[in-house]
Parts: sequence; C-alpha cells; structure tokens
Amino acid sequence: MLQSKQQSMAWLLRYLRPVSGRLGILLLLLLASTGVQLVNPQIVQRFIDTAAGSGVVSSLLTLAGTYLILAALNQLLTVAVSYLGNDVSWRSTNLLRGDLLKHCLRLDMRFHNVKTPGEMIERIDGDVTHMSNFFSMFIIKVIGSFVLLAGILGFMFTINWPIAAVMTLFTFASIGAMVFIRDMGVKSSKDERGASAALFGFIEERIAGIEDVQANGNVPYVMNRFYRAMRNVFLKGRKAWMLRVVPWNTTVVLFAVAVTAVLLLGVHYYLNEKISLGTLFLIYQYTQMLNDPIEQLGDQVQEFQKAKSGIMRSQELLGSRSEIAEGTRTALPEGPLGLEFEHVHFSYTPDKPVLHDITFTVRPGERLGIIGRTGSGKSSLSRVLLRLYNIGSGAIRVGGVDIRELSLSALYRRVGMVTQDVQLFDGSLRDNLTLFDGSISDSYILETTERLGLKQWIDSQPEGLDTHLKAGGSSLSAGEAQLFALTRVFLTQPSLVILDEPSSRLDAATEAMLQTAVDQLMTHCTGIVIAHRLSTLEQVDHIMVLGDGRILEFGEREKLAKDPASHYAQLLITGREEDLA
Ligand SMILES: Nc1ncnc2c1ncn2[C@@H]1O[C@H](COP(=O)(O)OP(=O)(O)OP(=O)(O)O)[C@@H](O)[C@H]1O
Repeated sequence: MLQSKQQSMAWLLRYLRPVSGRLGILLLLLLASTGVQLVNPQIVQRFIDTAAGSGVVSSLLTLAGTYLILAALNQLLTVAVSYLGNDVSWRSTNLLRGDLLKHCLRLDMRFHNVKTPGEMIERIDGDVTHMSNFFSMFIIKVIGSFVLLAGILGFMFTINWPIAAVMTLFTFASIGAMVFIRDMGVKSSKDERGASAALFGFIEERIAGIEDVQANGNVPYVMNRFYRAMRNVFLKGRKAWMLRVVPWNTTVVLFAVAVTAVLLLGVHYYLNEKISLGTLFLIYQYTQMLNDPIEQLGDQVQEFQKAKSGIMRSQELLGSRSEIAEGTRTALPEGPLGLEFEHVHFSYTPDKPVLHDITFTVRPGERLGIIGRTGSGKSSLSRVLLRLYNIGSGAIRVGGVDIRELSLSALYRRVGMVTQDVQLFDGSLRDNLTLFDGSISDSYILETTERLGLKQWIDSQPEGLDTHLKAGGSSLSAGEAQLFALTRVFLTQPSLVILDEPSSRLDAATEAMLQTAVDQLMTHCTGIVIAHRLSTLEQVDHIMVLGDGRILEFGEREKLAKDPASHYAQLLITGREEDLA
C-alpha cells in the first residue's frame, strides 16, 4: 500500500519535474493572492470603525482607495494563476499523453486486437484530461487553501479566541471528514472512465464500418446498442458523481452550523460591547472566507478521486508489456537477405493452431510465391516474419540471424512489406510516400514513381508531391493503392520484401503496370509474394502451397510445372486464378 503510494508519487513527480519552475511561480502568485484576500477584510473593518467613529473623510477615502487597488491586484493575480495553471497542466499532461501513445504504438498486436481505437483514444486523451486539473492545481490549491485557513484562523485568534476556537473546531471537523471519505469515489470514477472508453470504442467501430452498417440496414440495432452504452456511462457517471459530492455536502452542513454558532457568539460580544461593529463585520467576513478554502479542499478531493482513477488506468496501460522482446543485434549482411523458417509453430489463441511445423528456405535474391486458400495462414506467415506476433516454437532467420536477436528497427530497416490495404495519413503526398522521412529527396521520389508507373497519377494531382491527402485511403483506386504501397516500400530500398498482392481483379493495363513495378522492386532484393495471379507466379523461383497452416507443396516453379500431379501444374491447366486465393 505504502509502496504503491510512493510509486504513484514518483510517477507524478516524473511529469511535474519539467514544469517545477512554473509550479514555483504559481505557488508564489497564489500566496500573494492569499495575502491580499486576508488583508482586505481588515481594511473594511477599519473603514466601518472609522466611519462609525465619525472619522475624517480623507482617511475613509484612503482606505477605500487601498481596498480598490488590492481588489484589482487580486483579480490580476487570479488571472495569472489561472493562465499559469492551465499552462502547467497542458505541458505536464501532454508529456503523459506522449508517453502513453509511444507505449501503445510499441504494444504487440495481441493487445491491439482486443482494444478498439476509440477506447485507446479515451485512454490516451480522455483519462489524461481528467487528470489535468490534478496535475496543475492540486498541490498548489491544497497548499494555498491551508495557508489561507491558517491565515484566517491566526488573525481570528488575535481578535477573539472563543470564536477562533469554534472556527478551528469546524475546520478540523471538515478536513477530517474529507480525509475519511476521500477514496470513496475512486473505484466508481474508474468504472465511469471504463464505461466512457467502451462507448467511444463502440462509436469508432460503427463509424469505421459505416458502409456495412448502412448497406445492411443495421442502423436501428446500432442505435439500440449505442443507447445501452450511453445508459451505462450515465449510470456509472451518476454513481461516481454522487460518491464524489459527499465530501462537499458534508462540509456544507458543517459550515451552516459553524456560521450560526460564530454569528451568535459575535452578536453576543457586540451587544456586550466587547467588540466593535467593524470587528463584528470582520468576524463575519472571515467566517465567509473560511468557506472558500474548505470548499476548495472539497473540490480537490473530488478532483483527486477523478485523477486517481485516471492515474490507475494510465499506470495499468503503461505497465502492460509487449510480448515482443527486442533483440540487440543490428548488423545484417549487405545485399539481398536470405530467409529461413525452421519448424515454426504459431497460434493467435492457444486452442487454435494456425501455422504447423513450417520449414523452408529462400536464398538471397530468390523469389518465393505463396498460394493457398483463404484462411490457410499466408498473412499469418508474413505477420510472424515481421514480428507483429511471437511464434510459439521454432525459429525464423533473416540473413542468417534469428529475428528474436535483432532490434526491431534493424529488422524494419531491411525488411519491407506491401499490404493490400494502404493506409493514408493526413499530410502531403510526399510525406505519405516517404512516411515522413525528410531525408528522401524529391528527385529520388519522382525517379522512383516514374519507374514504378505512379508518375502519371502524381502529375494528375493538383499540386504534385505537395498535394494534401486525407487520412484513410478511399481516394485511391485498388491499382493506384497497390502502386502507392509498392513505391513506399521501394523508397526504403529493402533487402527482403513481402508482397501481399491485391486479391481483387484489376484491369489488364493496371495489372501490366503492377507487374513491371513488382519486377523493378524485386530486382535487388529477396521477394516473398502472396500471389493472387498466375502471371505473378511466372516470375517466381519457388512456389509454396499452404493448406490449413501446413506446407502442402514446396518446390522450384519449373519442376512443379512439369509435374502433372502438382497443385501448381493443375492450376496452369485449369487457369483458375480464383483457386490461388
Ligand atoms: N488476429 C487474429 N486472431 C485470431 N485468429 C486469426 C487472426 N487473424 C487470422 N486468424 C485466423 O488465422 C487463420 C489464418 O489466417 P490468415 O489471415 O493467415 O489466412 P490467409 O491465408 O492470409 O487468408 P486470406 O487469403 O483470406 O487473407 C484463419 O483461420 C484466421 O481465422
């Protein structure tokens, strides 16, 4: 328990340290504002007593002027505190948002498969936003409130100790109640955040699948689920809110009792001429002022509950480890890289094996075509090669090095993958082609696109490489998307390329263009092609046929073509490209 508190504190300090200077200034400004607030009622007291004693107009004017100047100064200080508080809050929470995003991007696919993007947005932004006030103001406001409380009570003891004693009793009772119930709303606040993340996940998922939702007339069903998710957020939110406002309500009741007691005592002393009218006013003012820091502490207890649930969720997220442990080796042989799979077994879930005992070798510079029915494990094979998942047993070697011993950056620098789905990012055409790598020159991009057949498309764009593209990929046709993806990988000059061909039919001209681009891409590297067209297979050296995650056939293309019993020869005879799927 103590250790977890220390960890939370150390964790919090990590994000507050970079803004410690600003926090210091914030504290000073708050103390100055507290001082002004404490002094102002005393000026009013003097004003009343001077006026009641038929004092000189000039001293009344001086007192009124001082009051006004201090009131204006206090306003300025309040604005400065608010500005700096927001500044500190944004700086510190953005550091945390950055850490969370970086961490999520490194987590393995098993983690991401069960989390929707909407839920992740809530965790990276929503939870952190809930902590923003805590980051910027919690420490400052708690310190400020205690200083103000100490100031008020200290002054009160110099004025009238029985009244000061009642006020002190009330203050301790309020703070005690808040400390006692401060954790009451933490769990329900955490549940509320969870429900909210689930709602965002749901909305994101349905909007991403809008075509299917509309085409299948699924809107009423989606709305029904949406209302249920909303209801869950509402119920959890209401419970969390009720548990959070309990401390506040407790102080409101205590405060009403304290004000009554203090005023009764004050009037009693005034009627007995033990205190002046000005002092009675001062006592009244200080009693009212006492409400502020106590209410502030109550608010901060609520903020603490909200923040603690966010901190717990963020720490949980940061504590989740990727199953992909990086290796340290960075050196791979120059030139095209060979590939070996040795008795590789793999499954997504323990109960359903996907790859069984896969063993094959591709020598540097060779091309391997992989075919197999839908679900036979073709994509899974490329995913394990790119370390999106860990294999269960066996070994995969690239350039003779086990990929588990390689650093991920070394692997991705030399191994490229062209997928069927091209993801576009919000940015220029150039950035989308280079994936934001500023070291690739425009002339190299244009030369490459010319070679791969994408130049015409780029020239048709209004501002060439500077054309702004929108996120997604819907602005590209299937053929363009494939050319785009090929160009992207080509620009990185890989030594081993995995190409997942589009399974959709393309027109003859686009197919020819694609074939030229693939040939160009694979001239200087080893190639693994998940083939969907017979023409592609003509260009490969070896063919592997997968079925139910096992190798059904593996051999040199020419030999298989001559063997009438082979799967490939059968394909050539029937010409049924759909059997390649
Ligand atoms: N993320 C996943 N979680 C669980 N099972 C999965 C996952 N992805 C694929 N599978 C399962 O693994 C098996 C192999 O899928 P894989 O995508 O590798 O097949 P494929 O040969 O590439 O199929 P296609 O040609 O249709 O893309 C299938 O039974 C599939 O249902």
